[in-house]
Amino acid sequence: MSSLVGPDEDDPRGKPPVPEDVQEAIRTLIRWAGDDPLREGLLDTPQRVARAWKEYCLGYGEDPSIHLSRVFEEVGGYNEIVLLRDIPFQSHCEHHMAPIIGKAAIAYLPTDRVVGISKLARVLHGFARRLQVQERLTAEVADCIWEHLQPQGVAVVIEASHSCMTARGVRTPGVTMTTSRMMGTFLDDPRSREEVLKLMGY
Ligand SMILES: Nc1nc2c(ncn2[C@@H]2O[C@H](COP(=O)(O)OP(=O)(O)OP(=O)(O)O)[C@@H](O)[C@H]2O)c(=O)[nH]1
Ligand SMILES: [Zn+2]
Repeated sequence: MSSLVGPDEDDPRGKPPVPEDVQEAIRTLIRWAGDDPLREGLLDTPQRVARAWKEYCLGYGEDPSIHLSRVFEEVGGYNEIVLLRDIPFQSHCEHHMAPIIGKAAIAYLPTDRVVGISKLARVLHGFARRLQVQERLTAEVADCIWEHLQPQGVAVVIEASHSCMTARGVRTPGVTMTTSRMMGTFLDDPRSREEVLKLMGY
């Protein structure tokens, strides 16, 4: 994807310019959809759409594991599950570039270190702000925590609605997809798995 660079001299708000080839691609899409990209209401749309897509895809510009680099080791001997649930997120499916809207539950069983709890949501957003399939998003979040925190267990459950199923194609509103990835003790020990799923509300 082309990048947005430098201040835009034509834009009084100083937003970075959108390369002409990116704008032209969006004009082509508007024409193909059946409208006239040169009518007044659509004149600025290519720039807006391009900037919106840069924002939806901010995750390409970051390594989500960076959020797990600051850890705390003084936790008073706490060695039970740490869980963040009902984390809302947005992503886009790589097949149709249509919105995926959902919530995630992320848990881990620490060994000797914990992270600031907001960091789990930051890792999720870092991977979600890309073109995704839900299975890969789930795996990437779990693998990242597993690798960088080296906990005893990781559990990630994601529930999401795919606009490519609700707004087009099979047009089935209200349907959600659930994916999960269990690692370490949550994979090996049925009681730990049961406990974490119960804490998550399943
Ligand atoms: N497994 C999985 N499938 C997804 C995800 N997001 C979208 N899809 C599916 O990707 C599939 C792409 O199928 P294709 O037959 O290539 O595309 P299509 O003709 O647009 O399919 P329809 O959506 O059925 O109209 C569809 O079944 C989508 O529902 C995802 O995150 N995971
Ligand atoms: Zn899709």
